[in-house]
Amino acid sequence: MNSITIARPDDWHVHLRDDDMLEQVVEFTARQFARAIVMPNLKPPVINIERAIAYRDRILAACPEQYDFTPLMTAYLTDTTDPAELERGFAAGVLTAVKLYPANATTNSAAGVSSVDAVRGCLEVMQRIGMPLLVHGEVVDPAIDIFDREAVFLERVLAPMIADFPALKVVLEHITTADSVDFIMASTTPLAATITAHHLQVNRNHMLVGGIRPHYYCLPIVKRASHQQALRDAATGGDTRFFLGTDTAPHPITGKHSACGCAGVFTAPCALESYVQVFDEENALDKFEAFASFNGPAFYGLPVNTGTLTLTRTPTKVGGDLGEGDAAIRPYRMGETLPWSVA
Ligand SMILES: NC(=O)N[C@@H](CC(=O)O)C(=O)O
Ligand SMILES: [Zn+2]
Ligand SMILES: [Zn+2]
Repeated sequence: MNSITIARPDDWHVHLRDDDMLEQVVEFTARQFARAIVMPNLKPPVINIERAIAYRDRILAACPEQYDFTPLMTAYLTDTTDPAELERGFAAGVLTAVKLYPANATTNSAAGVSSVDAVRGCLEVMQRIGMPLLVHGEVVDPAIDIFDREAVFLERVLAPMIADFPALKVVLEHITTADSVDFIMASTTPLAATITAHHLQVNRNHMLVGGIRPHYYCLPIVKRASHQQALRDAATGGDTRFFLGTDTAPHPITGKHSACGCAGVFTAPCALESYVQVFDEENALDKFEAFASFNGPAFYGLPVNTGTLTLTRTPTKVGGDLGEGDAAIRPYRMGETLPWSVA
């Protein structure tokens, strides 16, 4: 197969940032995805309806007019979130989902949740109204090795939480381990997972052998090759509970090339090209459309997009840095030639 046409895909996990960076990055998402679940970890975070509406307006104002792009907004869960605010936002169509960051687990998560106990009232309401909970699934216990933080989260936090809220829709975001794949597949509750392109393509050897590559550094951190292969098997295996979420997360190069570098990979400029390459390598191009365009909407209870997108086996070179000076940001696989392009 030298070309594949799919229903227009969506990205179920993006960081569009704000201000100048929003202006720089939004078109890379909007030109290939019809909808995107927009993460709320701004400074200050998007914690209520008012901020979600204002942020959605800024995104739409920054988005070039030729794109038909719908940002789906999320609320940043805190220990003091009012459940009634979530219910109102969901009913009004402003809030599509709620994001749970364990406090201090990742970029801009300091205002996150201290424990599931602190947000029981919110989870009860969300379970009742069918509002999805999106989870950054890592423990923050300093005694737990960074490579084990996702697996430990499954047993310490996720398993008890879904036992208490068995009808709550939960998306375990950006999974990185065979443990998570197995957990999802064994689950009998409405639990799904997003998988990024970079976790399908990169393992910790790529990041650390022969020099440290800060543009592969993200959270949860990339794991060993056997975990990477488990993710590739999950994405291409046809189980509808796995779907596309890039976690495109731009940071200025100055923040990445630093003695204490930021976590996040800016994948939007070559996201679909990277995903389709993985499906091709796994001889699973026939499974690509469901992963990119059907499974996410089905989980969220939204319609599949109208219109199509075509990818062809035509080499394409990933462009260079965006912007200049301190504000420049570097695309994932910058300067590399990829085997597939968006037609
Ligand atoms: N994935 C990352 O490494 N970083 C994300 C936050 C997140 O999704 O955890 C960011 O906002 O930079
Ligand atoms: Zn995260
Ligand atoms: Zn993210």
